[in-house]
Amino acid sequence: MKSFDAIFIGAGQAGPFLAARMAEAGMKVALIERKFLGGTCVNAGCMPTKTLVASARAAYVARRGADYGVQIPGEIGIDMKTVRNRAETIIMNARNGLSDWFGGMKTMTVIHGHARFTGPKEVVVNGEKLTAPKIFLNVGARPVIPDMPGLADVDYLTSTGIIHLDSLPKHLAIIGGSYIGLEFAQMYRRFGAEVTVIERGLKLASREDEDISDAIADILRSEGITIHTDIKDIRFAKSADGATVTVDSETFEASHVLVATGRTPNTDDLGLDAAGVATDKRGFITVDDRLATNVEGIWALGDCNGHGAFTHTSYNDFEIAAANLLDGGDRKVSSRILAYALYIDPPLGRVGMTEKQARASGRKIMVSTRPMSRVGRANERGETKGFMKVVADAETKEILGAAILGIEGDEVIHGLIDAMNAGTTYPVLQWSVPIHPTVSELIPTLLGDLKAS
Ligand SMILES: Cc1cc2nc3c(=O)[nH]c(=O)nc-3n(C[C@H](O)[C@H](O)[C@H](O)COP(=O)(O)OP(=O)(O)OC[C@H]3O[C@@H](n4cnc5c(N)ncnc54)[C@H](O)[C@@H]3O)c2cc1C
Ligand SMILES: NC(=O)c1ccc[n+]([C@@H]2O[C@H](COP(=O)([O-])OP(=O)(O)OC[C@H]3O[C@@H](n4cnc5c(N)ncnc54)[C@H](O)[C@@H]3O)[C@@H](O)[C@H]2O)c1
Repeated sequence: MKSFDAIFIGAGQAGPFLAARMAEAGMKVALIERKFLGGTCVNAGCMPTKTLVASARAAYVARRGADYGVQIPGEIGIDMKTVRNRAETIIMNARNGLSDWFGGMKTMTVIHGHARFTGPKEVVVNGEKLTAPKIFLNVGARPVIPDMPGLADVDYLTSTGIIHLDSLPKHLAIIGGSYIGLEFAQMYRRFGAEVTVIERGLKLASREDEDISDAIADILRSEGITIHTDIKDIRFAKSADGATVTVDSETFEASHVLVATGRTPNTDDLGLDAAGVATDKRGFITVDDRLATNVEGIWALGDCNGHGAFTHTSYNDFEIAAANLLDGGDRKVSSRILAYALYIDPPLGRVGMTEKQARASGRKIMVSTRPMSRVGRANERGETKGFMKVVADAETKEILGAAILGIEGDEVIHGLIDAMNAGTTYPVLQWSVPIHPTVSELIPTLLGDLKAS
């Protein structure tokens, strides 16, 4: 049996950074990864998809060139091989960068293989037993494949496979209308495919307020994407060119089907029973506010603990664990103010509560909205879709949450993220002097328009 100071299972967006901190401090650590260093974000998530979104935006801007007085003769063509190669280059650069970094650490052993517990402090990988007083689980999640009539007979894609497509689908049917479904829907529409999104919920991006969901649907429909919501019955049958898809009473032919119906944690084949580590009924590892599991000496970080489903929440789990275990800190998951973005174009930047959540919390709230058509910078750029919204507590003047659906919304939201993390009340922010002409310059105006609601 090989002994280490710490074992890390899964090399996603949390464990490797903690492993590196420990190795730099001279501790002997094992980092076990069954697939690729960097996990989902690097190899099948954020990095390749945002690279593809950038290609899709280039196509969109090129097609709109004439609106800006830029003449591009002929039809705008898409070379899907180059599109795919850009994404794969980004993946390989990041993956190799991590490999070089870890390779240079004397006390870190990187092991490629699937790890399973055989006891509370004992792990088996590639037939070899390892032990350590501290074990960190950073095993992430994978796409859920729902049990839908005929789906198993069809060559469907998930977010992992579609990244490597090097030809254009004639008609892409997307099951699920949330982050993954919507980002790929707009991207493939811009590449030139016909796209249909099928969502069983009442609205797209159903975690958002209804006005945001409706505006997202308007943006996507304006580009020619077909959207079906509130769908009760989805069926598939294999056809000569792909699949015949039946959506309630309507039928259409899809050359490709993308399943984007959520992700499930990689905890079913980890031997958690042998270690006695508890999970909830969906398989997420149960952790306390400092990310410790019910078994002493075992922590769970990232998507597998169900407290976040983003790269920055996984990385924040690393920061929490590092602060508490290495730096004498006392940081908690419950102090985190959730923020995220949906990378359609224009993007949605979000922080804190939705209006719906703020209302449900029983507070007296104030709300302010402003269409992007009343933002000078958006008009100058010729991109006025979307709107911004902020929600505040009428009594404490705290900013409770915000949504910026509009150009640079993923960046503009950071002014509000920073203010909320600093505990700044909205009247203070109203006195900031922003730069003209930006989208952010309208934030003080937006706050000045807050009204009891
Ligand atoms: C298409 C897509 C786009 C996304 N876009 C964004 C975005 O724009 N912004 C954002 O913030 N988030 C985005 N996400 C989410 C983000 O990728 C994840 O939240 C993040 O990668 C989670 O990191 P993690 O550290 O929890 O786990 P992961 O990155 O999933 O890493 C877990 C690792 O553990 C390994 N593993 C699992 N089980 C074992 C085992 N038993 N033994 C050894 N190794 C094991 C896996 O192979 C994997 O490498 C996206 C996700 C997808 C799918
Ligand atoms: N921009 C980002 O940060 C980003 C981008 C992509 C993915 N992600 C992460 O990846 C995770 C997975 O994303 P996702 O979009 O697959 O999952 P999700 O859980 O956000 O959404 C799944 C959607 O599919 C719908 N759905 C579920 N079963 C269905 C069925 N049988 N038929 C029709 N619709 C069905 C749900 O109602 C929901 O709208 C997210 O949790 C997210 O955090 C983040």
